[in-house]
Amino acid sequence: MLDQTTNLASLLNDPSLLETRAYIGGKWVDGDKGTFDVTNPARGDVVAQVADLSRAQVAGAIAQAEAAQKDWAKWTGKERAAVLRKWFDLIMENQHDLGVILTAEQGKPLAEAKGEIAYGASFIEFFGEEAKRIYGEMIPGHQRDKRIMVLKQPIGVAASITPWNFPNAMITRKCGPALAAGCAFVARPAKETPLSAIVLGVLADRAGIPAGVFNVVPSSSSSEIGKEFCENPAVRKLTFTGSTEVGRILLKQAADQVMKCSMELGGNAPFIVFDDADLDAAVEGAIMCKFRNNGQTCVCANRLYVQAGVYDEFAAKLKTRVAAMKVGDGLEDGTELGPLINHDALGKVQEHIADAKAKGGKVILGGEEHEMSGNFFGPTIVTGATKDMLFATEETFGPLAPLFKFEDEDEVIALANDTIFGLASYFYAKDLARVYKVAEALEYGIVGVNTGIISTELAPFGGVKQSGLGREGSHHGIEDYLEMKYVCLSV
Ligand SMILES: NC(=O)c1ccc[n+]([C@@H]2O[C@H](COP(=O)([O-])OP(=O)(O)OC[C@H]3O[C@@H](n4cnc5c(N)ncnc54)[C@H](O)[C@@H]3O)[C@@H](O)[C@H]2O)c1
Ligand SMILES: O=C[C@H](O)CS(=O)(=O)O
Repeated sequence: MLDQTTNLASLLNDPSLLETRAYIGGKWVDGDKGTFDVTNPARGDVVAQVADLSRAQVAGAIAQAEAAQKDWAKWTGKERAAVLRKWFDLIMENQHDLGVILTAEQGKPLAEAKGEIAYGASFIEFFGEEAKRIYGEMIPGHQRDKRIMVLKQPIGVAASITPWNFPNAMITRKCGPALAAGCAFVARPAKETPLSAIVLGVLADRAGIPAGVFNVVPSSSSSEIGKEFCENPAVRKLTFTGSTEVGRILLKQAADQVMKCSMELGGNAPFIVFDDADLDAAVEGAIMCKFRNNGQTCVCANRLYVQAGVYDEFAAKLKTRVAAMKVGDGLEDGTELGPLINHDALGKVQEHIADAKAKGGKVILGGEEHEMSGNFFGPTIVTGATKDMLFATEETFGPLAPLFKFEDEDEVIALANDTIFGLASYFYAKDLARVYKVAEALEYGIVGVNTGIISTELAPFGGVKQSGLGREGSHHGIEDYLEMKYVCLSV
C-alpha cells in the first residue's frame, strides 16, 4: 500500500464537486445511519465519509421520484433533450475533476478514468438526442371503423444498482435512456465508489434537471436497498449491472411484482488468435482487452486461445509487452495498471494462479504480489492453460492472462462456447470465410473481430445466456424504459 494520504478536494479544480451527501428530490440529505468510509484502493486511506441511507430514506426517494416523474413525462422530447445536453456539457467541462474523483475511489489510472467520464457522458448525449425520436405507430384497422394506434410511453420510476468497476458509465448507460424516455431515476451506487454517482447529481442539479427526476441514494447496505427496489410498487423498472450471482437474487426478488428488469451480468470472454492473424495487432488487442481497468472489466478477455502454429510466438510477444507495463498509483502520470479494488479481488487472482500451477500451468510472467503490496498485483501470464483450471469457467476479474492452445476452428468454437456466460468474445483472423463462420458461431452478445475494444454508446451492449437480459446503448437501449400501448379507436 502506498504511504500517502489523498486530500481529494485539493486535487480538484472545483472542490464543490466533492459532495458526500445523498441527492433526493433536488436536496442534499444526510444519512439516517450516519456515514460510511470510501477508501483509496491504492493508498488505503479514507478519501471521504459518505451519507449512509436507511431503507426508509430510499423509500422516500422513490416517492419523490414517482411524484416528479408525472410532470417530467409531460415535457416534450425536445425539452428533455435540451436539459440532457446541458448535463452532458457540464460533465465534459468537469471531465478532469470527475476523473480524479473516480480514480481516488476506484483506483484506475487517471487517463482511463477520464476516458470513462467521456464514455459515460456519451450515453447522456446520445439518448438526449434519442428523446426526440420516440416514435409511435398508426396501423391500418382490422375493421372499417377501427384505427390502431401504438403509443410509446415512459415506464415510470426506474431504480438502478451498479458495480464499482465503472462507477460513472454504468449509471449513465442507464439514466441516459431512462430520463430521455421520461422516466425518473433512483441510483444506488456500489458502496466502494459512491462519489462518482453523487457528483452526477451535483451536475444534474446545475443542468436544471427537475428535482426528483434523478436521485442518488448511497448506502452501505446492498441487500436491504435491493429489497426496497424490488418490493416497492412505485418502482416499475429495475436495472442492474453486476455479477450473475447477484443478478439471480434480484430477478427472484423482482418476480413477485413481475417487475421489468434489465440485467448486465458477468462474463467469461474468449480471446481467440488464429494462425492467419496479424500477431502484433493481436498482441495490442489482447493488452487492451485483458488489462483495461487492470482486468476488472466485464468484457475483459478471461481466456486467451492461440492456434498451435503461432502459440509460442504470440506468448513471447505478449510477455515482452506486458512486462513493460507500469504498475502504480492511478493518480500518478504514466501508470498503466492501478491496484485491484480490494484484497478479496487480489485473493481471487492468486487462487486462479495457484490452481493453474497445481494443474500443470506455467507462469511465464508475474504470479507474485507486487512490491508495492496492498492491493497491487503484477500482471501475470500463464501458459499451458487447460479447461479444468478455474479461470476456464470463473471470471478472474484481475490482471491474469491464461493462454490456451488449440488446433482448429471447430475445436476452439466449442471451447469458447463451453461456458454459462455469453457477454463478449473476440478473435483475430484475416480469412473472410473464417471471420463469418466464427462470428456467427460464437454464442455471445458481442463479438469483436480484429479489435479488443468494443465499447461505444452507438452499439447494443449486452449478453446472452447467463450474462444478462436486455441491451444498453444504441437506439435499442431506450426501449427498456418504454411501455408500448395499443389504442383501438372506433371512428
Ligand atoms: N455486463 C456488464 O455490463 C457488467 C458491467 C460491469 C460489471 N459487471 C459484472 O459485475 C461484477 C463485478 O462487480 P461487483 O463485484 O460490484 O458485482 P456484485 O454483483 O457483487 O455487486 C454489484 C452491485 O450489486 C450490489 N449488491 C450486491 N449484493 C446485492 C444484493 N443481494 N441485493 C442488491 N444489491 C446487491 C453491490 O453492492 C453492487 O452495488 C462482475 O461479475 C462483472 O462481470 C458486468
Ligand atoms: O465492465 C463492464 C463495462 O460494461 C465495461 S465497458 O462498457 O465495455 O466499458
